[in-house]
Amino acid sequence: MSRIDRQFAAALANDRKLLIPFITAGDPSLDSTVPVMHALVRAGADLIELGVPFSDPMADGPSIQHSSERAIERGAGLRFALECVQQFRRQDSVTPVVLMGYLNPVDILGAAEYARRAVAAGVDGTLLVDLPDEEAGPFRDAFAQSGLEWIGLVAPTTSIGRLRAICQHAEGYLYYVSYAGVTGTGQALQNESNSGVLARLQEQSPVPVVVGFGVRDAESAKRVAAGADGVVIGSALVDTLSAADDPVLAAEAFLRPVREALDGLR
Ligand SMILES: O=P(O)(O)OC[C@@H](O)[C@@H](O)c1c[nH]c2ccccc12
Repeated sequence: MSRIDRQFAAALANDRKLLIPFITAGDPSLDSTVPVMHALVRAGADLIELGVPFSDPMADGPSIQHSSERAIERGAGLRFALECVQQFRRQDSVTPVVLMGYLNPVDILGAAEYARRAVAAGVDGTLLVDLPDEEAGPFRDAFAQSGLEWIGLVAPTTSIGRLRAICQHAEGYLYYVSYAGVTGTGQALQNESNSGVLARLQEQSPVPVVVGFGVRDAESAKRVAAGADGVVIGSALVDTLSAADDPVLAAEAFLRPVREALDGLR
């Protein structure tokens, strides 16, 4: 059983909704990333999505775009993200970490070499935002060779045929994007038609289904998690950290009430 499967099975067996914070590696500072990851775990994160800073993050709204730009200015990229995970693993061998990013940096290294390095650093899975399922075969195979999990992404516009294909390959968890658009700009699951898609996904998916895009706080997390296995929170956390004097304290203070709200659903 993989680290993600183990962690999620234990949570869901306890009726615990999955809480997945996203942060950009290297923002708000290079030094804060690993301490913030530990702080998020203390506040109740079940998995951490670590964003690999990328110069052209086309699925991201202003918050994460700017966060990515700031991190790149500090010199952060794929190499730095891997170093963070390696350092995180010295103190935490339980909490899964997924690298979230775009194809280009992985492609430059080569999928097999990337997967080897990622697993050696202690990364559990990877989500490549701009790699369509139809073209992902060789990447999935290379990842599988190293034991790096393939995290699939489904949007409201995904056809039922593609949804089935994505579900076939899904490992770890399936990420449902709550609206068509970019991160941090909309409101999650306001639209009724979404709940139908989510129910269908739950039926098809061999792994837990989590919802991201537009979850900002305890209230929205609770609403969204009611119909899913868990939630992802990115932009609101990234903004909070970048405005904070002490990002470690701010990370904990941000996530704790969200954890409590989700636990209140039990
Ligand atoms: O920022 P939001 O609206 O809270 O959504 C989560 C999201 O940030 C995170 O999972 C993510 C960051 N970059 C992405 C690119 C595509 C899909 C998802 C992501």
